[in-house]
Amino acid sequence: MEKTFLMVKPDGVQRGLIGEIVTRFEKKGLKLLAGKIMVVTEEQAKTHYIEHESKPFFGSLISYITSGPVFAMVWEGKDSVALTRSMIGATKPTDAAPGTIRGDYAVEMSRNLIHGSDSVESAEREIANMFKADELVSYEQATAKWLYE
Ligand SMILES: Nc1ncnc2c1ncn2[C@@H]1O[C@H](COP(=O)(O)OP(=O)(O)OP(=O)(O)O)[C@@H](O)[C@H]1O
Repeated sequence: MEKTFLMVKPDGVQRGLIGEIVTRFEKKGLKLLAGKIMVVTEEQAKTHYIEHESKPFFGSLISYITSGPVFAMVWEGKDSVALTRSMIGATKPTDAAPGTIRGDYAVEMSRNLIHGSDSVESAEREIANMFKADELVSYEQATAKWLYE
C-alpha cells in the first residue's frame, strides 16, 4: 500500500471544488488518512517546491500557493501515487485529457487546481512538511467497517 500527498490549491478552494475533487478519489477506492484547510507558510511553500528553486516562475509559484487557503490531504491505496497523478492530468491544462481534474476544470498552468506527489519519496517528504504524524489515521482505521449495535 502507498501513501500520497494531494493538495487542492488556492484557486480550487476559492472555486468551491474541494468536494468534487475529494469525491473523485473516494470513488476510485483510495482512503483518506488526513485532510485540513490551511494557509501554507512561505517556509513550507519553499520546502514543498524546492526542486523548482532555480526556475524563473519560482517566485510567482510561492506567492500563489501561499495566497489563500489550500486543502491538504493524505491518501492511501494501491499505486496511489501513479493513480492520483493520472486522475489529476497533465500540468498544462491544454494537454490534460478530458476526464482528468485539470482537463475538466483548469485553464491556466499557473492555476491548475491541485498538486499530487510524483513519487513515494516525494510523498513522504511533502506529508512531513504539512502534517504532524498524529494528524493521520492509519489505513486500518480508514478502512474499518462501521457496525450496527
Ligand atoms: N513553465 C512554467 N511556467 C509557470 N508555472 C509553471 C511552469 N512549470 C510548472 N509550473 C507551475 O509549477 C507547478 C509545479 O510544477 P511541476 O512540474 O512539479 O508540475 P506538477 O507536478 O504537475 O504540479 P504540482 O507539483 O503542482 O503537482 C505546476 O503545477 C505549475 O503550476
